[in-house]
Amino acid sequence: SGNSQIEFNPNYEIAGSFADLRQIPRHCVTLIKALGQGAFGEVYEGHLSNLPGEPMTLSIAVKTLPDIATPQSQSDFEMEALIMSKFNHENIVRFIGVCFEKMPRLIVLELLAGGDLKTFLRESRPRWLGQGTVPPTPTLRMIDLVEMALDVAKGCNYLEENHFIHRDIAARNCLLTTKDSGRVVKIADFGMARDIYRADYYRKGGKAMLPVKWMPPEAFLDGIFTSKTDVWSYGVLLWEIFSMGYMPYPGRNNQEVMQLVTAGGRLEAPNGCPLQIYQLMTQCWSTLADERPHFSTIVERLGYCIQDPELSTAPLPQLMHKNSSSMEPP
Ligand SMILES: C[C@@H](Oc1cc(-c2cccc(S(C)(=O)=O)c2)cnc1N)c1cc(F)ccc1N1NC=CN1
Repeated sequence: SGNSQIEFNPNYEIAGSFADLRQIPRHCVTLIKALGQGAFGEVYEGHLSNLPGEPMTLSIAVKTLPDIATPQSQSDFEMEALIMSKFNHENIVRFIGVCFEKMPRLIVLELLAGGDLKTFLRESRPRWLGQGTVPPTPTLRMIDLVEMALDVAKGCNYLEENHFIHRDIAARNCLLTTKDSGRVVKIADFGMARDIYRADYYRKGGKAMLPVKWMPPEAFLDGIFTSKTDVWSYGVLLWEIFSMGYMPYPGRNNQEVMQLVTAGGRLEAPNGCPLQIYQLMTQCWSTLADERPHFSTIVERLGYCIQDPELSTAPLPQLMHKNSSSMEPP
């Protein structure tokens, strides 16, 4: 992973860099099916072919900007492409290029065919099948959860090394290369960082839009964001992984969570969560930002967990609910 220092200094004019973005000829892009709504417009699965010098056809994800987009949205879109184009790490989604030659404008990314991490966790919960819980598909083991957590931590460590604050680390913003074993998890959405960079998320609906359940007190109280903000969010993502995709602080709204957290309250250990993992989470949630670990430490600690035979061979805790669609516990 390139260790080139990326300077994301909001005051540093990077308009000139837009020309550096790799332009992809529109005829090389084929859209196959809609994947869902992004912040701007539809996101599609597609194919990239006949690129000069690249005989292969590549599976891609394509973010589109509707023709009717405002000039603001257009520059937001360009900024997001510029941000992603700077990264070079195996745990961050690969930026391939843009099609800005005509509308709708496109951002072309590698396709991560396993979909998002939160959905995957919820789908992977051991099922209660009456008398015996015989899983139809090979269920995950504890080591799978630790490996996914480690992938995200490596991506976050790269961002921290490059002085880039993500501001929205959460399972919904991470994608898998595949649902099968050998999966790799990547950070794949930079929309929040882009909004702040363009210093206009207040325009984007301000407080109501903030991922409060993933934010530390100094962020939602005073708007202070550092890499230690991302460490707190990562702790909540760890809780998401080891709870198999539950919504944090079940049954509480943002206001109640802010009161709970400022009063020192924290998420409880998910059912069956290994002690050393929960200890890591609680360190990420230190009230004092400086007491939260660096991502390099988190990477190291998770590396030890994978080596721990006791932990890594443990089966997943049986989350006792009759089926995956049941309401989450109160
Ligand atoms: C922009 C979009 O990027 C992607 C989505 C999927 C992807 C998303 C969902 C399902 C599938 S799949 C399993 O059908 O291949 C692939 C695969 N690769 C991508 N590069 C994305 C990035 C994220 F970090 C989170 C959610 C999404 N979106 N946007 C619209 C839907 N998801």
